[in-house]
Amino acid sequence: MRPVSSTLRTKMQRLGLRTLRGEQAWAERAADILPGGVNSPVRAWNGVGGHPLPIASAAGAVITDGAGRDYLDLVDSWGAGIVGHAHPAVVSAVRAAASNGLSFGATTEAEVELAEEIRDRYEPAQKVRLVSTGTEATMTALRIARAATGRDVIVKFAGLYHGHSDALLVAAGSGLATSGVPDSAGVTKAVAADTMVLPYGDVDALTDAFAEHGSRIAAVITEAVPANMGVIAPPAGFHRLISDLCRNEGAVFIVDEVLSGFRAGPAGGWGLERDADIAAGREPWAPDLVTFGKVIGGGLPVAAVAGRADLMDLLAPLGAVYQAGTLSGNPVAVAAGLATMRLLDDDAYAHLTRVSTMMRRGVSAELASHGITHAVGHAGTLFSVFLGLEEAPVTFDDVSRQDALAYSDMFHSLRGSGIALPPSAYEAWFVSLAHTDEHVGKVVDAIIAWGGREAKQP
Ligand SMILES: Cc1ncc(COP(=O)(O)O)c(C=O)c1O
Ligand SMILES: N[C@H](C=O)CCC(=O)O
Repeated sequence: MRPVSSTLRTKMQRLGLRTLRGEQAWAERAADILPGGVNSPVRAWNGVGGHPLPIASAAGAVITDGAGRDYLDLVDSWGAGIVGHAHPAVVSAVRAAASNGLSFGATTEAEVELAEEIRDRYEPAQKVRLVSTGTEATMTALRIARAATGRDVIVKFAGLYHGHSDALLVAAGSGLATSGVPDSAGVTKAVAADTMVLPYGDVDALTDAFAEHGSRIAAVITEAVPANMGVIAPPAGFHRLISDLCRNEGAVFIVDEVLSGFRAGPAGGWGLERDADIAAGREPWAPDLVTFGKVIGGGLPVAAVAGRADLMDLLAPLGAVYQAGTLSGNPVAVAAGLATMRLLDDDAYAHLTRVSTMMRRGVSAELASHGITHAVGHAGTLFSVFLGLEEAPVTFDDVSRQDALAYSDMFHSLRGSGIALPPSAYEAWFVSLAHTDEHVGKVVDAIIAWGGREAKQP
């Protein structure tokens, strides 16, 4: 297959600079008050060029910008919008909860119900602490692991993202990978020194790290399905190896399911492997601690750290690990999460599986028919497209060889066709219960339009 042409690159650079007047005016107003014009970096479109208009509303699979233009949404609030935007059952649950009071700073029955719902679907979540963001969840998981082991070192994998706490902003994915600056400024050398970074999927590097430093390692943290450098299928046996090494050396295995939890499949990325293990007659491995976010809040700020009861009981007020939050378990947010989870039955996962499979296969077939070199990374219902790669990547170095400029061109072309792709080649594409076969057809047609146009270039 041919790589994307240099003519296309030039065209892309032009496109990156091209901004409509209304968009420019909006970008200037926003940037005057919000750093970079945004409240989270990937929203700034630095990975694809140009400036987005603010979003005015969203319903089902469609998101509408301030100029009234509709886009088929493949971002879905970065995975949180799994049932589709403004689902009537979720909106009505939120209305009902809000009319009973917005926040009490005290425990509610719904918080307990949401925690039970999580445990019922994900057995290793024996106990659950609700927080407001994935960042808090992973940060708390590290604190529990360090308290439990009396050790300092955390192992993470290059290109994986676990939120923006200091210890985890080292060799990170998502917006940091997009910007090409994977280590954040402002993290002290001392904190960074306690984070050991290894290449994802590298069995030798992991085994050597434990052989050399095992007695200093408090925890290994990984995404159940890496999805913040594009979607990476975990290599067979890699998680079991981490689990075995952690158990043998007395370290804690933290599985981050903030993005993949109840999204990659009914029991997240872990559930996919559990099912495969059971089918193969193997005893499934289990995380010691697990973090959730996104789906469990249904679009409002709810996240969780969960796991083995003995570890979770180290949290205050039972134990000496302090963690707290004024708005933790907020009743309105919890209502959105509960209503969302209750929509996620077997039929829902069958739908998500069918639509996501049709979409990744349809897009790949069209790219192939235009002779465009690409690979598709996927695990369960999660997927993303890597342009310029011959095979699905595993490490951050593999991913870095993708053609991000070609992605930008595809992004803008599809935008012109009324489709909102993630504004970075390093993010997953998300579908929801509101996405239909017709929507898949629309995306495939848009790829045809883009690939066709590109193919006509000299
Ligand atoms: C795997 C993973 N962990 C943690 C986070 C952090 O979550 P939040 O943005 O809610 O802080 C994210 C996404 O942002 C994520 O994808
Ligand atoms: N990749 C991130 C989360 O999964 C994107 C969300 C954000 O950082 O704004």
